[in-house]
Amino acid sequence: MSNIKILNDASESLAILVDSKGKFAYIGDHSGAEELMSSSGDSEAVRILDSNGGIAIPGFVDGHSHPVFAGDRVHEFAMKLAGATYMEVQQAGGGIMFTTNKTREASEKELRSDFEEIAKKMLRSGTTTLEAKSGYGLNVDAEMKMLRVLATENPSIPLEVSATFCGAHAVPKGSTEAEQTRMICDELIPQIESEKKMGNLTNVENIDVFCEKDVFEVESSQKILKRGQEAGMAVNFHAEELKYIGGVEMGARIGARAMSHLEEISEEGIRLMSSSGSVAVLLPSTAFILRLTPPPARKLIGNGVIVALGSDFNPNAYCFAMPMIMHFACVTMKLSMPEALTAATLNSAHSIGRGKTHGAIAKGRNADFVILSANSWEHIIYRIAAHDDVIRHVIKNGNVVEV
Ligand SMILES: N=CN[C@@H](CCC(=O)O)C(=O)O
Ligand SMILES: [Zn+2]
Repeated sequence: MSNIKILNDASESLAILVDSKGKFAYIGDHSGAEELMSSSGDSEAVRILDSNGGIAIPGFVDGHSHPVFAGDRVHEFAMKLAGATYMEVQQAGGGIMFTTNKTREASEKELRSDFEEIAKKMLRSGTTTLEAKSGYGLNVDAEMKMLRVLATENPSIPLEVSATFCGAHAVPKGSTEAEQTRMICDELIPQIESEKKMGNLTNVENIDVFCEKDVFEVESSQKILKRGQEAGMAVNFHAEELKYIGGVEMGARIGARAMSHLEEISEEGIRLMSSSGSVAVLLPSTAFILRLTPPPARKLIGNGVIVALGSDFNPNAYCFAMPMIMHFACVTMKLSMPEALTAATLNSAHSIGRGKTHGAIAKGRNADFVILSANSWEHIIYRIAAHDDVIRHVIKNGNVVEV
């Protein structure tokens, strides 16, 4: 993670060519680029972007977000500042249930238009690929509505979304953990399966559960995750955030692709994540806002666990900017800047099954990159909340994003 390859240490600047499929075709000196362009015989119009001495880094891959919701929870922020814990707010009817009620009331059109606004802001802050969860519907109609919003292909907002079904985000009022588990396994997942058979919701790639004491315990979490696996989804879930309950041990056993949070992970959990290759998606803004002891990032890295980063953008932790997330990760979790960049690009790409195609500037990969205007790439992390000044261009699939 610390071994970032700088492609041109020499004084000569670099040329990057992208092919018509939006993949990196060439990265090297200018004469080689010119030769390739004149010999390729490609009659398509060529657009040349002069980065004016800028620095290219891979586009950020946000490994964990909840970007579709209605309303806000600014009043709860005040309660938390006054000392209430996340679970106290939730148990008083706030938290996820508050947002669920608002999201159920909102129309699909309203949710879509809000999501598009957020997606534009994410792109402007350098995120080119996003893991994004449902989970503020918690019944069949509202969960399907959220998934349809996440499935929208909108060429004017070229943010690539790997959607995650998170119907087990909370147990709604009037229902029990067992009833919600049954509804998810017997009604919701079959509905997703049948939509997929019809060619819809094709980007619903992952299954998630808020595996937490007094939310979904390990046994029901496992049931839901395994049912999701049967439906072809990769396991990517919330584990050991507030209390240790053995979620990681279960996740490693069933072959989870990724687990998030991990503030309370056990020594055995670290060992199992390392041997199973499951990605640890760390969420520094959440630990910061909830004043939790951050997860043991150094121990995870030291034990060979693949560490990724996510914004966890949601109404509890309202931050979608990956530069800010990397800054938090460096300061509160003791990552170095190269480690934070790797975690926010290549490793988070791996956490959503895109580790071979996204997350790095390399021939054949998706040409998703960000051009910075600074005298070294580290400025994107160093300057707090100033990424707007540092980011000059965002490029997704080879196209300069204009949003
Ligand atoms: N912990 C569970 N889910 C979210 C919070 C969602 C919410 O509070 O609305 C998280 O990852 O932090
Ligand atoms: Zn989350």
